[in-house]
Amino acid sequence: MISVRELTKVYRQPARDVVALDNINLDIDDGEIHGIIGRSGAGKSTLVRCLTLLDRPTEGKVIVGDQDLTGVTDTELRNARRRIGMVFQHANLLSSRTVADNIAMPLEIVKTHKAERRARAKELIDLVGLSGLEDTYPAQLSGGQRQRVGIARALAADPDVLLCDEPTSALDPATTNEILTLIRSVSSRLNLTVVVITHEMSVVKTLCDSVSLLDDGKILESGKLAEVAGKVNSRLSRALLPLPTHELAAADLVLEVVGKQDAVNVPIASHIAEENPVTVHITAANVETLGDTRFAHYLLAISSAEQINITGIEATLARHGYSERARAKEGVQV
Ligand SMILES: Nc1ncnc2c1ncn2[C@@H]1O[C@H](COP(=O)(O)OP(=O)(O)OP(=O)(O)O)[C@@H](O)[C@H]1O
Repeated sequence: MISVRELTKVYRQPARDVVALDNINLDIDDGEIHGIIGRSGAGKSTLVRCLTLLDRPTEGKVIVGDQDLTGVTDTELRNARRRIGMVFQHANLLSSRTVADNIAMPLEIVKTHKAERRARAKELIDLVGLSGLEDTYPAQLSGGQRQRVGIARALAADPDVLLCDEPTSALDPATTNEILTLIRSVSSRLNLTVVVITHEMSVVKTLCDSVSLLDDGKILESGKLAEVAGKVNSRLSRALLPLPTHELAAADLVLEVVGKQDAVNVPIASHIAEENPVTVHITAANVETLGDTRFAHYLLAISSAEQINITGIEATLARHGYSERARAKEGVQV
């Protein structure tokens, strides 16, 4: 549905050029929810602007459906943009208009008949869970309700793509979950392709099928959630499966290991101790499901009266479906 090819954006400054996006390649399938995560200054806002051609890329292509947005006329671009609904951090509603009129605004711009606008707004109000609030004004709504109106407005022109720029950054955790659940449900009901820009990994975990890590204008890692989480030593995997804060382990060897699916049910610490002359303590653990895949991430403190045979321990890990993520000596934080 969305293909980004060798997208580069350079801002020419008097003192120096700023390369905000550097050769970005991205493929997002129909109906997929893709998260783009990155810290401040990574290039997220620039990418949003370039995806909608609000900012012209310096180089590269943005293909939505079968249309290359970088190669169309202004009129074609205006039409193409209607197929992309936008949701922002703040819903930015017009305070003088009711919920129904805010939602219908994109239809007003394309001169849809009033009765049709009203009917479409009503349909969307029900879809986003605001039934009965059509004649309410934004000031009477909570932040979460306002964002629901923002989502309904983004859906008014029946887009194929929903582009969400930090959609929950201004909301509390409970409301965040409600809004993410809503985005997920409208995506599956309407077969919408969704791109979510965020700096919060919890948003990616709750909402996304796949994720890209944007850093310094480059996509460093990208893939389905379960795939990237399973890659040992990848930055996304570390962020997706974080260990809780832990004390430094007083041990001869500290191992960080990751297992998935059936391996999660394996008592790996016991197996290491049974199959090797060592004692094993689990110092920190995180077991969770990403996509449809269960993961176990453990920090193991291993001690022995003898010289530790790491090859033997690695063989035990491999036999039971675990990969070693990192190894540290006593007193080293991993
Ligand atoms: N109009 C502009 N002119 C010059 N430089 C810009 C412009 N817009 C963005 N930049 C630069 O491009 C880089 C990426 O900025 P961008 O705003 O896309 O990052 P971001 O990931 O969205 O950050 P944040 O999360 O803080 O909004 C930064 O170095 C920024 O200073």
